[in-house]
Amino acid sequence: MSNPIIEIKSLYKKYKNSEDFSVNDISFNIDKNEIYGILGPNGAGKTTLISMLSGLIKPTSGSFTINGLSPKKDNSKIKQIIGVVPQEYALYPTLTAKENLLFFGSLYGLKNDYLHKAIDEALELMGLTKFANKKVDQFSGGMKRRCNLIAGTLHNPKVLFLDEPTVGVDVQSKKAIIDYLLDLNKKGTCIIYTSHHLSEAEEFCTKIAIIDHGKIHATGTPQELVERVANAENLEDVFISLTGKELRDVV
Ligand SMILES: Nc1ncnc2c1ncn2[C@@H]1O[C@H](COP(=O)(O)OP(=O)(O)OP(=O)(O)O)[C@@H](O)[C@H]1O
Repeated sequence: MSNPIIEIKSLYKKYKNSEDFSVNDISFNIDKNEIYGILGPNGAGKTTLISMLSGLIKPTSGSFTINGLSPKKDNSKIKQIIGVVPQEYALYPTLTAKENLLFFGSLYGLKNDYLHKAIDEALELMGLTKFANKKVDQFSGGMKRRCNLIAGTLHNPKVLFLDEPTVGVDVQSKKAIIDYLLDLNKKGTCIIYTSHHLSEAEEFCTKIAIIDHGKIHATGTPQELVERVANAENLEDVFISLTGKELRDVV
C-alpha cells in the first residue's frame, strides 16, 4: 500500500532567461522509507526538480507537499524535517571538520552534548575521526563529500535530498557514503537522490524515476523497469532505451 511522504502535482519550472521549461508538468509520489533515484541525462532537469523540492528555488507553477506540509504555508516546519546535500560543498574551507559540523548542527537547533555526540558518531561512521580537527581545505574530494554529507544529516531528517552524492570520489569513499545512507534509511530517513551512476542506483535505490527534457519517462523499482523494456538486462539498457543515444552537449 502506498504511503506517500512527498506528493508532487503538475510541477513546472522555467528559468527567467530560458525559453523552455526545465521541469515540464511532473507529477508523482514518493513513499516513506524509499530510496528514490532521479536519473536522467545531462540537462534533463534532475537538479531543477530536486532544488524545488528542497526549497532552494521556487516552482513556476504546480504544487507539492512534504509530510503533508505545503512550502507555501509551512516552509519553516518543512525546513526542520528535511536535509539537503547539494552538489557544491557547503563547508567553510578555513574551518576544521568539527567546527563546520558544530556550525551546521547549531543551525538545526542541536545543542551541547547531543550535538557533540551526533558529530562524533557520524565522523566515526565516515572514517573521519582522526581528521576532525583538520581544516577542510586540506581534505581530498572524497573527504569533503563525506563531511558535506554529515553536515546535511546531523539532525536525522525525515527526508534527505542529495544531488549526486558520490560524484568524483574513489571507490572507498563511495562505499562509505552508500553505507552511511543505507544506515540513515534503515533508521527511517526517506532518501531522494540524483546520480549518473546507473549500476550504483540499480543496487541502491528502491524506486527510480527516469526523467528527460523535464518530463518523467518511467517510474518503478529497478527490477520493474528492466522487466518493462524489451531485451533490457540492466538499468543502463532501460536508460538508453528511454532517453536515446543522442549526446546532450550544450554551450
Ligand atoms: N539557473 C539556470 N538558468 C537558466 N537555465 C538553467 C539554470 N539551471 C539549469 N538550467 C537549464 O535547465 C535545464 C535542466 O538543468 P538541470 O541542471 O536541472 O539538469 P540536470 O538533469 O541536473 O543536469 P546534469 O546532469 O548536467 O546536472 C538545462 O537545460 C539547463 O541548461
